[in-house]
Amino acid sequence: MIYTFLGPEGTFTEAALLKVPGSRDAVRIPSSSVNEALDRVRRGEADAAMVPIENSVEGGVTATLDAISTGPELRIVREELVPITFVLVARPGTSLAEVKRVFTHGHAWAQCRAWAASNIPTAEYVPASSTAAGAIALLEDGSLPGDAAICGPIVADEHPELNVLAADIGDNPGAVTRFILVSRPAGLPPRTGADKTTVAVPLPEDHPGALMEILWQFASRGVNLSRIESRPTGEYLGHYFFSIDAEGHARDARVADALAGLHRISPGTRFLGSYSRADAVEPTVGPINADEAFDASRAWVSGILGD
Ligand SMILES: O=C(O)C(=O)C[C@]1(C(=O)O)C=C[C@@H](O)C=C1
Repeated sequence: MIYTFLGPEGTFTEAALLKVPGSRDAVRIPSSSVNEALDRVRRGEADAAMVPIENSVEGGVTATLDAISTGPELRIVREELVPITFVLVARPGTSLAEVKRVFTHGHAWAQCRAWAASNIPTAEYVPASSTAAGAIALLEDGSLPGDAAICGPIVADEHPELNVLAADIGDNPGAVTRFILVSRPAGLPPRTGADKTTVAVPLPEDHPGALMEILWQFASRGVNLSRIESRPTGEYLGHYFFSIDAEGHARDARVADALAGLHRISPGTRFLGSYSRADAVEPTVGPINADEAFDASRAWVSGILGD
């Protein structure tokens, strides 16, 4: 098995990948962006890619939401949750009071904004492709006195040549990021009873109630949603798709029925996978939305038709 992940070594994404059974003994190729990781899977250079999709503070990772919803089809086969804590690091010689620039990933900066405003108010944020890439930039030629980085504690542990200027600097102590493992389309992971299904649904022709029609496909079958976000398709101003996580597996009759309904109202709907939930929480399904109720209703209609 060949895995790729948003690298370099030391990112939270690598920590998520290392939670996958067998991944420690497998080949793990770092990618410098979410797009590169997913393209490696599309080209067959890797079997699966671990990428961030959602943070409890900052919300959806738009690079991932967009990249899995367009281009050659991919499937989410697994999710992992990683608690997020941040440290501020710098090369010896730079103290907290001397920090002028902070290199880090945009999501990390957003999660430390209040801490930065109180403790390093004049520091300039410099975007990096990941938290670990920001820290490693400090070790390269061209790094200046006053440069610092926000990264995970693991990066500081692995690079003793960097000093930790401040620890636990995240504004929300309970921050968690959700990561997805993405493969080329193949058979669905088995239904566990605590599953999630992800779809990308283009908003049907602009008319009143279009979003309600999408939501109704789930609501009328008792399918709870755990995430819904709108993203521009990029085609023209005002054209959006909805990225949706629903509770349940495509092999649950209520979910399959909802998917069929979505396809009727928005034929461009893209199925992005059914996979077990990292928190193993099972949904509450009322009797009218249980598989047996769907089986019985189909049998009843077949009887009417004399099939
Ligand atoms: O930069 C990293 O370490 C990542 O794994 C990316 C990422 C993200 O995209 O949200 C992951 C978790 C943190 O919330 C900050 C950055």
